[in-house]
This record gives sequence, structure tokens and C-alpha cells, in this order.
Amino acid sequence: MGDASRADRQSDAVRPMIAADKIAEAVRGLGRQITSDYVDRPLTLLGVLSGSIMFVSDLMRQIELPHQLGLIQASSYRGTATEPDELSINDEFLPNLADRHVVLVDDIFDTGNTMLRLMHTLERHHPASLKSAVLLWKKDRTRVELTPDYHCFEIPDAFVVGYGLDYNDEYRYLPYVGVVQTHE
Ligand SMILES: O=P(O)(O)OC[C@H]1O[C@H](OP(=O)(O)OP(=O)(O)O)[C@H](O)[C@@H]1O
Ligand code: HPA
Repeated sequence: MGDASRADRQSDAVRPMIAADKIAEAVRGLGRQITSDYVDRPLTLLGVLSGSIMFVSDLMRQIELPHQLGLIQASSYRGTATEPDELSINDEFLPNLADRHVVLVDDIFDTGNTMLRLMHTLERHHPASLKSAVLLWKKDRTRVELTPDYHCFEIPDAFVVGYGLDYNDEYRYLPYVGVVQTHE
């Protein structure tokens, strides 16, 4: 009860962009695609903390193949920043990726800096193959020579929250994606 009223209060400040049922439908589609692409291959999904937690846990349940889960942390948008700062990567929890087919799973591909750096870091672990899957792609903001291998939605250049994405560590719990209305 307390949680519901908190969610209602806070979501007043968020303009919905992608509804929860649309996200679920897109995640089901991506799960089907990965299922058909990785038949008979040892698959590891590698979730990028913290933003990917909802996406990776929903995606796992839509992949009808045995697979492993690993986690890696990458962080560059700190506090109330909507532009990236220095990227730090923590690969302490990484499982053995040698000879595994790895799909790196993140909530959003914005400038692309995080994904590019993670791909370089992971190549050093000798996976059999390495691809990226993101829920959201801000195509017009991409600043690197890389595009996501799989994506669910292309979105315009707006700072979005919900379904794992945060603004100042808030809003990750929202089941939909929306644009945060910041109060000046
Ligand atoms: O394409 P880019 O411009 O690099 O931005 C994308 C990255 O930024 C966010 O992570 P953040 O640094 O906010 O950490 P978090 O996942 O813990 O929120 C998001 O989860 C991506 O990992
Ligand atoms: O639009 C965004 N929202 C939340 N986190 C982000 N990290 C990069 N872009 C975004």
C-alpha cells in the first residue's frame, strides 16, 4: 500500500514514453530472436549493472535455451548528471567467458561510450563471440563507431527513466519508460 502511493506520487513527475506491455512484447521478440540465433551454442548473458537489472531478468525468461548469467558494472552518469563523466568499470564478478558466446545486455545505448569500452574490456576475456543487446537506442546521440547488435526501441534524445534507468538513483523501479520532468 505504501509502495503504491509512493509510485503514484513520484510518477507524476515522469511523462510515460513506452508502456510496460509494449516493453514486455519487445522483450519477448528479442528473446525469440536470441533463441533462434544461439541454438547449440554455449550462451552467456552479461548484464551491465545497475541499469540492466529488469531488462536482463525479463530477457532471461524469454530465451528458450540453457544459458549462464554474468554481471559487470559500468558507471558514468553520476547523481543528477545527464551528460557522461569518467567511466568506471568493475569486472570483479565476471564469470569465465573463454569460449562462451556472450551477449552484453544493457538498458540503453546513448553516446555508446559505455558499450564500446565494455566490448574492448571483454574481448580480453576471449569469448567465442561478443554481441550487444539494449532495450533503448538513442541513435541520434551515438558518438562512437559502433551500433548495438540487438535493440528493442529507438528513442529520441530525451533523458529517460524507469525499467531500470535512473535519474539521481531514483525511478529505477517504474515498470515503464518515461521522460523525467525536472523542476528548475
Ligand atoms: O551510451 P552511454 O552514453 O555510455 O550511456 C549508457 C550507459 O549509461 C547508463 O549507465 P550509468 O553510468 O548511469 O550507470 P547505472 O547503470 O548504474 O545507472 C546506462 O545504464 C548505460 O550503461
Ligand atoms: O537517458 C538516460 N536515462 C538514464 N540513464 C542514462 N544513461 C545514459 N542515458 C540515460
